[in-house]
Amino acid sequence: MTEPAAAVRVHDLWKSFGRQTAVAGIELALPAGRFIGLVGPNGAGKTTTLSMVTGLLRPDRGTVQVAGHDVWADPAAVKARIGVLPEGLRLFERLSGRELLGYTGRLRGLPGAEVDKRAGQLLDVLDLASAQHKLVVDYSTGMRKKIGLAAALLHNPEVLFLDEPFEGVDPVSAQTIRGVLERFTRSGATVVFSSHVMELVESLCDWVAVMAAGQIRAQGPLADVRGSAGSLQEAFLELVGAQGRADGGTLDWLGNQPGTPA
Ligand SMILES: Nc1ncnc2c1ncn2[C@@H]1O[C@H](COP(=O)(O)OP(=O)(O)OP(=O)(O)O)[C@@H](O)[C@H]1O
Repeated sequence: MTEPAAAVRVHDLWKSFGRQTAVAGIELALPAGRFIGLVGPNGAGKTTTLSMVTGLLRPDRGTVQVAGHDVWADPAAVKARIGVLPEGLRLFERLSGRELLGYTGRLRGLPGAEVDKRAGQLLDVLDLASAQHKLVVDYSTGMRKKIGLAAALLHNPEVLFLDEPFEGVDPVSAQTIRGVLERFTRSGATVVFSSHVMELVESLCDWVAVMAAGQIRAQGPLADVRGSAGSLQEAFLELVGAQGRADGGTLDWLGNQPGTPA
């Protein structure tokens, strides 16, 4: 059987900040056409990995291929094929949502009429049509995520990378984003997103990579990574070795109010 095409291939990838090793020689092969979750505790190295994979941060060592092109040898080819919603995303805030999409689409080299059509459709689907003429600086967190997502999707990328796309997003907007992403992967495109929220990853993703302390602890189809554990959350705690700390451990002073029987 031939191997399925990989959307992302990472080989021996390293990154340190001073004496802190953020990413320690990881290997990843993320299959195309899947909804992929990159999960890990705070400081695991997820953002650093996604930044290197999307060409925003130069690795100390190692190679990354996205959609068959080397990110650092052929950055233009990769950037034409990917969409990115980075963490703490910076947008051109003095533009309205509609203007931001118009500008992004033209930067991507799309014809004006096509940009207008796609922008209108994305604004509708993401429930931003009524706010399209408002400046982005006045958008709420959830609205910023949605306009960022629209900008990342406008050129119909092959692979979409999202760093914590649901953080600070209310359940209604989360459902809207989810619907758009599911439709996108059904069409054969790949979504790679990072999250701490295991239930979300479990309900959305069919493929997962678990990261801790700069290393990949497991990767594969969701059912394989979950294994015999009851949930992805349980499998995750086992993989990152966090079970012992789950009950607060040594915080014996916490909650013991004076006069309350122990
Ligand atoms: N620019 C930087 N300078 C110094 N250290 C950094 C920098 N960026 C990341 N680090 C360190 O690298 C490690 C990995 O950080 P990273 O942000 O990649 O983790 P993460 O898995 O995305 O965490 P979180 O889920 O909390 O966002 C952390 O120890 C962090 O302090």
